[in-house]
Amino acid sequence: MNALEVKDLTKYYGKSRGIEKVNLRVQEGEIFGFIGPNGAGKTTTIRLILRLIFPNHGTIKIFEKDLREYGEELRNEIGYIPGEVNFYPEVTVKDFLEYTARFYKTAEKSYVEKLCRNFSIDVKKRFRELSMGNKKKVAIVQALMHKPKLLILDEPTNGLDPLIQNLLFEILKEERKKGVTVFFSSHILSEVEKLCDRVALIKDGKILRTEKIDDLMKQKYKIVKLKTDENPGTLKSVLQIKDFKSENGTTSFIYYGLIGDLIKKLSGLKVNDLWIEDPSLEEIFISYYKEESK
Ligand SMILES: Nc1ncnc2c1ncn2[C@@H]1O[C@H](COP(=O)(O)OP(=O)(O)OP(=O)(O)O)[C@@H](O)[C@H]1O
Repeated sequence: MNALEVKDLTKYYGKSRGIEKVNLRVQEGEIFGFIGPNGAGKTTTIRLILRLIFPNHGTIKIFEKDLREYGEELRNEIGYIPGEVNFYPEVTVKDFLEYTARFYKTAEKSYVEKLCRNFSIDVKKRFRELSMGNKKKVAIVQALMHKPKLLILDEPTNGLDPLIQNLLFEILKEERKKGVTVFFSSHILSEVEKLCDRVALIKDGKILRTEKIDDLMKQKYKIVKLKTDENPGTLKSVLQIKDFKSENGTTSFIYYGLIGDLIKKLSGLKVNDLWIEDPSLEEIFISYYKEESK
């Protein structure tokens, strides 16, 4: 079943573009990354899914139900962790969580208490007394308290120290084991790489592509570095190569093609040392963005 299906979703803020014809399909139980640079349209898409703003065009279905028609019912199925957390400074965590729990049929007091214990949250504190990371932890409890089936996170690791980040990732993995679907926006590629099954790349309000992380990482190209006393320039004419650099006996380039062909060609040279690496997810993205803006 699709946990989330977005079709031709378009949002303009007056004349300025938010997103255009965004299409997404997230399967139940997936951790799905939504990746893009600043201003790409991630938050706009998330706000539309949360019904905080409304589209000019297009549809959103959650668990196969149209959000326009079943918005109220679907609210209970969704948990949301915002990028920036702002609470009333004078309110205590306890009062806040009790208040929020009233909006959900499935938020049980004992579960909220358990979550607070897991996160070592001091519920007696007022928000003005909490650090950014601790506020974020409260936001995570708020998002999980009603045991939602779809978790939506907008740049969730903003302002979190590595310990709390890890805790959040562990929680997301636990939630996934329970069958929860996670939709997760980010521009930090390493965290997406660690966690997500698939990713969609968004830029200038449009989806560039949607890929499995494994497929992205299996991209055809390799980063090659070698040391040779001979002239490596001949490689340029026989191999599909980009960014060729050769200095002081060290040569590096990006190679597109079959690895067997590369090895055959290299065997014609007296190679003293050799490194062949997969590109990082970051390098893959940069090359996609470059390709698309040609
Ligand atoms: N309230 C608004 N009024 C006018 N334009 C807006 C508004 N909110 C967003 N935009 C515009 O919509 C586009 C998409 O912005 P959005 O915040 O969705 O991007 P984002 O991918 O979440 O970026 P970031 O990573 O910087 O948060 C941008 O061009 C932005 O300037």
